[in-house]
Formats: sequence, structure tokens, C-alpha cells
Amino acid sequence: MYVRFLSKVFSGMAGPRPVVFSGPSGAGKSTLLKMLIREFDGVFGFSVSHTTRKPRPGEENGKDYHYVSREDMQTGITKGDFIESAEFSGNMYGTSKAAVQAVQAQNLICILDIDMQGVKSIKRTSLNPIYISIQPPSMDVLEKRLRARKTESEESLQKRLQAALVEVEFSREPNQFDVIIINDNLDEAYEKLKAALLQEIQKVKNTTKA
Ligand SMILES: Nc1nc2c(ncn2[C@@H]2O[C@H](COP(=O)(O)OP(=O)(O)O)[C@@H](O)[C@H]2O)c(=O)[nH]1
Ligand SMILES: Nc1ncnc2c1ncn2[C@@H]1O[C@H](COP(=O)(O)OP(=O)(O)O)[C@@H](O)[C@H]1O
Repeated sequence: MYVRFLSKVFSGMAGPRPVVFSGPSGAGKSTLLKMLIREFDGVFGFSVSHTTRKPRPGEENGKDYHYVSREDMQTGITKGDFIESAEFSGNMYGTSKAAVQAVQAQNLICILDIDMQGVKSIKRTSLNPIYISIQPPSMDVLEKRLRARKTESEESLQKRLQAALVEVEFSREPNQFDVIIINDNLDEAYEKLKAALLQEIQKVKNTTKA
């Protein structure tokens, strides 16, 4: 009885392991994580980052990102509101403590979509996530997808392609990621992603049932 109580307290405190998605801009992280959140409603929750970049058409403040000024972001960082933050392609991005806590308070699997600097920072914390790298089948395909997305200026696109080279290199370093998924065919990539997360998904489902 006491053991059961303790294990409940412990599991309540620890909660399910978060999942980090990383990889080049345009690799398909948002597409895949949105599919997961849609299919497994009540299992996953998205850590809404802060960013100084402008919202794209269709993006919602507070849902895709918290859109803030550089000044407000700096103030938050100085105050210690962020678990990690980074400069990417001329804009600031960061994961606030509140963003992760909001998801974990609901006992959901917290999904973080962060660049490689974020991955390195998170590795120095006690978050203990599963690290998943989403990679494009080639740089050519990546460029085509980014262009087809029509969200970037030529300058921003070039910056992202430059950063992508480094992101690809990073994913090839041994032991940086638990799982590497090449997003060639979307449905196949999604199946691989689900298979990699099946155990964690089951844990959350079991806890919810209890
Ligand atoms: N370190 C860090 N990177 C982030 C965060 N939020 C988003 N990013 C990364 O910033 C990069 C640019 O994101 P975004 O402007 O949404 O462009 P997209 O990836 O091309 O859709 C991506 O690599 C994201 O993973 C964050 O809170 N921290
Ligand atoms: N497997 C795929 N095949 C073709 N297009 C894809 C595939 N995966 C994603 N896309 C498209 O590529 C673009 C980049 O994907 P996105 O999810 O925005 O990437 P990221 O979040 O990693 O920057 C989007 O327009 C998306 O619809």
C-alpha cells in the first residue's frame, strides 16, 4: 500500500519523459509533431517557445510561439525565466520554464521543437528527454521543401540552408540522438516516429486509466 502510494507520488512528480525534436529547418518537425498531437490527443502537449521572429500567416500567438520583442526576451532571460535560449537565423528562440511546466502539470508528454544549441543546453539540465532528430533525405529536397513552404525570404532561406549543414553534421555525431528519422515519405516517417514513442505513449495511457 505504502509502496503503491510512494510510486504514485513518484510517477506524479516525475511524469512521462519529454521528447525533443530537432533537425534542420524544413525537415518536417512541425508537420510530424502536429500529426502526433492530433492523433494522440491527451497524451502529448507542446512546449510553446518564445521567439522574436514575426508570426507567419496562420500561426497563432500562444499556440505556435509566444511572439515577443528582443527587449522582452532579454528581460525574461535575465530574470531566469528560460530553461534555454538561442539565436537562430537572426532571431531569438527560447524554452521558458513555464512552457514546460504547463505541459508537465497535466501529466502529458512534453514536446520541444528546438535547434541544436537548444539540444546541447537541454543536455545540461535534468529534463531527461528522448532526443529525436528529424532529417531530410537530402539538401536538395530540403531546399525544395523550404521554397515550397513559401514562408522565407531568399535571405532567410539561405541562412536556414547554411544552418542546416551544421544541423546535419551534428546529428551524425555519435550518441547525440536516441532516434534519427529520415523524413522522405511522410507517412513512413510518421510510422517510425510512433514506433519510437510507443512505450511512452502506453505509459501515459495507463496512468490516465488508473
Ligand atoms: N533553442 C531553441 N530553438 C528553438 C526554439 N523554438 C524553436 N526553435 C528552433 O528554431 C528554428 C527555427 O524555427 P522557426 O522559425 O519556427 O522555423 P522552421 O523550423 O523553419 O519552421 C528551428 O530549428 C526550431 O527547432 C526554442 O525554444 N529554443
Ligand atoms: N515527407 C514530406 N514530403 C513532402 N513535403 C513534406 C514532408 N514533410 C514535410 N513536408 C513539407 O515541407 C515543409 C517543411 O516542413 P515543416 O514541418 O514546416 O518543417 P520544420 O518544422 O522542420 O521546419 C512544409 O511545407 C511541409 O508541409
